[in-house]
Amino acid sequence: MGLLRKIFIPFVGLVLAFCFYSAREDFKPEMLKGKRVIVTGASTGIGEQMAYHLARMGAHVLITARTEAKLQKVITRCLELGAASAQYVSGSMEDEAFAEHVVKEAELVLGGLDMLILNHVGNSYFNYFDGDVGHVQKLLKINFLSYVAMTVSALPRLKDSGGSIVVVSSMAGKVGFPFTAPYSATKFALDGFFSSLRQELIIQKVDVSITLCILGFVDTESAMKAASDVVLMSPAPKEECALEIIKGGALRQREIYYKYAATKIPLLIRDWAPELLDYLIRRSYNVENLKKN
Ligand SMILES: NC(=O)C1=CN([C@@H]2O[C@H](COP(=O)(O)OP(=O)(O)OC[C@H]3O[C@@H](n4cnc5c(N)ncnc54)[C@H](OP(=O)(O)O)[C@@H]3O)[C@@H](O)[C@H]2O)C=CC1
Ligand SMILES: CC(C)CCC[C@@H](C)[C@H]1CC[C@H]2[C@@H]3C(=O)C=C4C[C@@H](O)CC[C@]4(C)[C@H]3CC[C@]12C
Repeated sequence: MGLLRKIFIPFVGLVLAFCFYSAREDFKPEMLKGKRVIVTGASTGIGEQMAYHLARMGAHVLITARTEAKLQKVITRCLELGAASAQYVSGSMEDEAFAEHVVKEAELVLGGLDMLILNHVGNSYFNYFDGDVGHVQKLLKINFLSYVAMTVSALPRLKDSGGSIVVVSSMAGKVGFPFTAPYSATKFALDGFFSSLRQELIIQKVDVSITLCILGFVDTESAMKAASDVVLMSPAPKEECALEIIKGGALRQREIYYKYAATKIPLLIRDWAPELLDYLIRRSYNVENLKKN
């Protein structure tokens, strides 16, 4: 019995783990060749980098954000990098009708849809919650409800193609970080909605995957400006982050963690020692440097 417990059971565990992981398909850039992809929030940051990766892989990209001039520049670069086609639609995701309009445009100009990458976020503050309920409501519209509206509009086309939905979230959508209360609420909402929807699609045997992306601190201009003085952790590169998101979507993974160890390990602590994790997070902040306004 002792031998069984000490050797046999761990051995079977190792064999099973090996089979499980080695059965996973490898990512190849060709997977995206000719695919029709929408990327939201692609005028800057991680979204912009995803558009460039997709262009290099030969995808048809349709990007969106509010600032037309920036979108035009991203489109020009995408065409230089080898996109099968590159187009944009500009407008605000605060407006539900706009979210639906983007999907209709994709149907019109691309003739269908293979991947919907939901990435945009509205501007927020990185500071103590100021009690502004209106701001929470506005952010929920932009960061959460528009994701739901786009998904509802896109599902019929994604069912046709056996496509994928990629939802860009954050560690702040799994754990409570200080100074991100309104933002964090919108990211937790995404986990609830899309994890539930994923279960329903599986029960109904609908071949549309949902990938939730749990990101740590990434070196985009907006994140650096807001948090680099306060957060004592070094940020990860946006180019690599963008590629990992696309890989996760193409491989139809349930969730991706970027960077892996820096996000996975705190989440392992979360369920067993939540107070310890809360403490470690507070320790990794330099509150003195918080903007006084
Ligand atoms: N950077 C980080 O440290 C982390 C980022 N993430 C997540 O990664 C994703 C990308 O973040 P990041 O690249 O840093 O963000 P950026 O601030 O660089 O980009 C945000 C994008 O959203 C667009 N946007 C803003 N407001 C609206 C609006 N009202 N309607 C439509 N589009 C809008 C912006 O363009 P425009 O202003 O022209 O509309 C821009 O294209 C987000 O989902 C974020 O939550 C998660 C964890 C950490
Ligand atoms: C537990 C630790 C090992 C991991 C720590 C990661 C921390 C530092 C990471 C995880 C999520 C990150 C925030 C985020 O998701 C998005 C934004 C929006 C941007 O406009 C301003 C910066 C902000 C608030 C990031 C700040 C840094 C956060 C809290």
